Amino acid sequence: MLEIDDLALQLPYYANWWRRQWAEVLCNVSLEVHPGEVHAVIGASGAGKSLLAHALMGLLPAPYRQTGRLTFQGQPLTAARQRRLRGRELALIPQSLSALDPLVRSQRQVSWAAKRAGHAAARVQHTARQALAHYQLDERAQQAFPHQLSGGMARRVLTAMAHVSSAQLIIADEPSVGLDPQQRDRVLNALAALAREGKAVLLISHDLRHALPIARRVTIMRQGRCVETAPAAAFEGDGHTLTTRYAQALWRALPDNHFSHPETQPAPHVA
Ligand SMILES: Nc1ncnc2c1ncn2[C@@H]1O[C@H](COP(=O)(O)OP(=O)(O)OP(=O)(O)O)[C@@H](O)[C@H]1O
Ligand code: NI
Repeated sequence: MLEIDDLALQLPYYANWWRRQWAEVLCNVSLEVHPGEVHAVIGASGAGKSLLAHALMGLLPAPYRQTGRLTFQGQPLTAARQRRLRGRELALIPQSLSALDPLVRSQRQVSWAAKRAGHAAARVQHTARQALAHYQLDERAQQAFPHQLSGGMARRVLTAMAHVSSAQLIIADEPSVGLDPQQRDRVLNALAALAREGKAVLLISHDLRHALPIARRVTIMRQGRCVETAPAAAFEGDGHTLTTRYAQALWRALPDNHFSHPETQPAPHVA
């Protein structure tokens, strides 16, 4: 459904006020997301995950330099096509809560999303209410403005907006940050359900542990590059089938994995 082939991205910075230079923020990024799967992109803060999401949606602020090929449903994903498909075939659950319009109540924001996705005008409000209720946002939250919502509630409004779109590809940028475990599971399960319906889900997260239960494949990013793409099943045991030390280290560092690191091992107890 989505193929990213050797994507590179440069953004400007000013070494001096008069001289613009370009910093390479993504390089050599290649991965594929297939229908029916959740593909996780995992990386530390600053790895370039959100930039990748914005490049895929065509939401990068100009100026920028981009090379490589993006293909969606067998055709090149050009800027014009991104504009046309955004909010319809392509949906983003953005990391930043400021994506919500501060002057618009939750229910109306989701209604707009439903309208853009092509729902019949007479149905959009009903669709919005249902989607918000699905994410446990009650009538009061539905009538609230963004500043009256908690971070977790605002994130669920954004998720509901993606939910009502008829998108074939859903890019979820840290959709579960700031949610309590129950809400987090609900959002992750909703993404897994979308994949089961045959949609392609790109799940961006810094948390391998929470992505693994629903992901079929995992791409690890570091400093703007893809380090490794592996099946989720490779993250088991000591992770010996992972091909890079970085992916292994990331896996072994998870608190539940109880790997001892020689340098951090407690000194043997002397009786
Ligand atoms: N508009 C911009 N101009 C210049 N550099 C940027 C811009 N946006 C991001 N960067 C840089 O690109 C790198 C990747 O940023 P990005 O937001 O994609 O990281 P991320 O992986 O999403 O991190 P996080 O987990 O914190 O959200 C960072 O080093 C950041 O400083
Ligand atoms: Ni990010």
